[in-house]
Amino acid sequence: MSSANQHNTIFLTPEEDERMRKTLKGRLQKCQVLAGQPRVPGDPNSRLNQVATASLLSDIAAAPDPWLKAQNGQPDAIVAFVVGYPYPPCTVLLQDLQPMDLSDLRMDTHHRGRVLTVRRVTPVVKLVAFSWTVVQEESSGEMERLEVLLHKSKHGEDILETGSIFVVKEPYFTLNDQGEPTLRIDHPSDLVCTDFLRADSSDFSTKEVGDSQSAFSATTPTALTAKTAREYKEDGNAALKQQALLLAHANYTQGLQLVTKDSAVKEELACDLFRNRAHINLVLNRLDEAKADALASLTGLEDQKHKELDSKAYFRAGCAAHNLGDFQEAKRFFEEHQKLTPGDKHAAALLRKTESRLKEQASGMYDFKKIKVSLAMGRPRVDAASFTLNTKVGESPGHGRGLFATRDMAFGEIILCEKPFCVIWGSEDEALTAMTYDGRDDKIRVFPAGLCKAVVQKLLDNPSQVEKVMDLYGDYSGIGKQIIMEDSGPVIDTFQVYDIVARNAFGPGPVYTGRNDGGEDEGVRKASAGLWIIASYINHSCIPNAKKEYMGDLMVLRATRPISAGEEITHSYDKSSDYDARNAALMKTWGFTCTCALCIAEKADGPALRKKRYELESEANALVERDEAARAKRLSILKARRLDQSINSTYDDKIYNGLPRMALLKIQKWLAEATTR
Ligand SMILES: C[S@@+](CC[C@H](N)C(=O)[O-])C[C@H]1O[C@@H](n2cnc3c(N)ncnc32)[C@H](O)[C@@H]1O
Repeated sequence: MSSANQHNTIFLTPEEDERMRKTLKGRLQKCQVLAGQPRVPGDPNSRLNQVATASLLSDIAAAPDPWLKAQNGQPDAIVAFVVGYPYPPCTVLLQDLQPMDLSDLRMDTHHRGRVLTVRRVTPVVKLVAFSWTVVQEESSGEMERLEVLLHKSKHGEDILETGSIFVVKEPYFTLNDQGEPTLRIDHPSDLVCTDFLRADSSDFSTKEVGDSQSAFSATTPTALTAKTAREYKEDGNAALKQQALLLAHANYTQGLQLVTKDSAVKEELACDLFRNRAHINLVLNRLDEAKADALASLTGLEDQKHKELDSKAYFRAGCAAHNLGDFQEAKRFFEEHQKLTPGDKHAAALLRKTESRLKEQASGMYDFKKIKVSLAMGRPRVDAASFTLNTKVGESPGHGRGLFATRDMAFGEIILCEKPFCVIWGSEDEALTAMTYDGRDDKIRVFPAGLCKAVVQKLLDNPSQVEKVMDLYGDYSGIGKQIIMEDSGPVIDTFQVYDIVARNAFGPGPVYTGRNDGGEDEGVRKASAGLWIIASYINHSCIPNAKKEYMGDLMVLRATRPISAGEEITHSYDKSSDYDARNAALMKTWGFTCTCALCIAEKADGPALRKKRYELESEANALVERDEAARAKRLSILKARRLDQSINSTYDDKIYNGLPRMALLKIQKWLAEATTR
């Protein structure tokens, strides 16, 4: 993520970093020692009691963490978790997996090719970074702990709470961060709930935890009475009225399975179910299915009633296409919508909006005033299209892929305007900044965990988007970018998303109603972060030719000097003027050492000269901070001039010919202001 959010808001002293690393690393080391050893069954009652007392235990995520301090010196709560060693999700179909028992489990082992069926027997303990519960195997009555990491909820509902009978694909049995043995779910597709419509999970809240029998009976699913497709539709409508969106979706889906099996009743009822599910899907942002459902619901009948229903379907398909950024298709659907209900003013307005997006996409001309008005009205996600025609992705020798100019561009010209694939603002409930310990390089990082969760959710809901996101750069390539579909949706490798977010996310800064260059967020736990796909291909240079700013969630990239067609576009991932700090940050966050002309020159200066320059620059910066340029006294100006000269003398004119002298930037700006007033 951009330096503004990665390094400036949280400070760890070397001792704090070491202590945290030791604790988090401890689990990975214990796991290595225990790997392959048979599981030792725990005492069932103590497991159940653990749940009851869980709320009393200190959740590392819930309590103010003495390890970390916010910038203002106040302790702030922050989540810390171990990323561990990446492993791929199960890609084998359920029917091809061999059943196993809890007694077959081995410590710190991925049980490839196997599947475990368990029943949840306690309420779910919901913490910030994970949820856990106790599950029981029916045949033996044995119990075990089951934990879902980070991606623990679906549209706001905790996955473990959506049912009681779970199938764990290729179970991973390991130790959790507190050293307890647990079944651990990292990839949402590795956990399948088989009784979503049957289990009434609210039962748990009324039962005493601690008595295994009562807890067990609480989960017994009520016998499934055979419902008709029409009844599923009615139940779906009732669930929708109560805003139980996932339940409504499940009911319509069940209904559709019945009608598609029984073609005699298909027509009218199937169309209703598809149309209703399209609405739910739109609300849930499941845009691929919303569009497909809306189109499947079309009757094509000519009477007024059916024309209105089909118009509604086209409206839903148009909204889905618009929100997916497919404006050409959205235009087509809104035109059909308008044809069927010509007097509908709403339809005409939607069509005009889509036409504006198509113009932006083709020309890069935006009505920035209008965008500012919409921001002022509190809408941080602006309705705008991406403009990418000035750029193309290509190979950048030594830097992987990069973004290149397709035509000459003048200073200040817009190179790229891009809407994000996903952005989470610091002010939103989903925002979550975490400290992660990565076993692969033994480093602690500040990580936009809320963004990572949102990206995974969006991909699970919209398979059409998987390839372009999974093609982004990350050290761990996981299952690759080709989509693997299962009955319940695409398989998403969460470790792959973690790496992609870590290496490609930017911090757009707090939302405000004008140009924003990605400045500081307030607070530690909730920094804004987003993923812009095309901008993710832009490599770093300390002497860049482009600068990004944000209008809400629209990234606007402008040329900071003339750019020729074919030239690589670069921006600065870290603007620190201190060579050592800049390269340490580039290595920690982005995994590379910069070899641009400026870095080569500064490196060649050697540590002693860099130290001297840094000390002079710090003195100059202190003066800039202390004395306002507009009111500067003669003495300050004299001192500033002396510092300017001293810093300048640390640069060799021949070596730095044509290169920026970074340590001079602030003091020279101050001097220019102080002497021209
Ligand atoms: C946001 S991605 C940029 C696109 C990436 N090069 C690709 O192939 O998709 C960031 C990653 O690109 C590479 N990178 C960017 N700028 C670089 C530079 N100046 N030198 C070397 N590697 C660079 C690093 O691996 C970094 O983690």
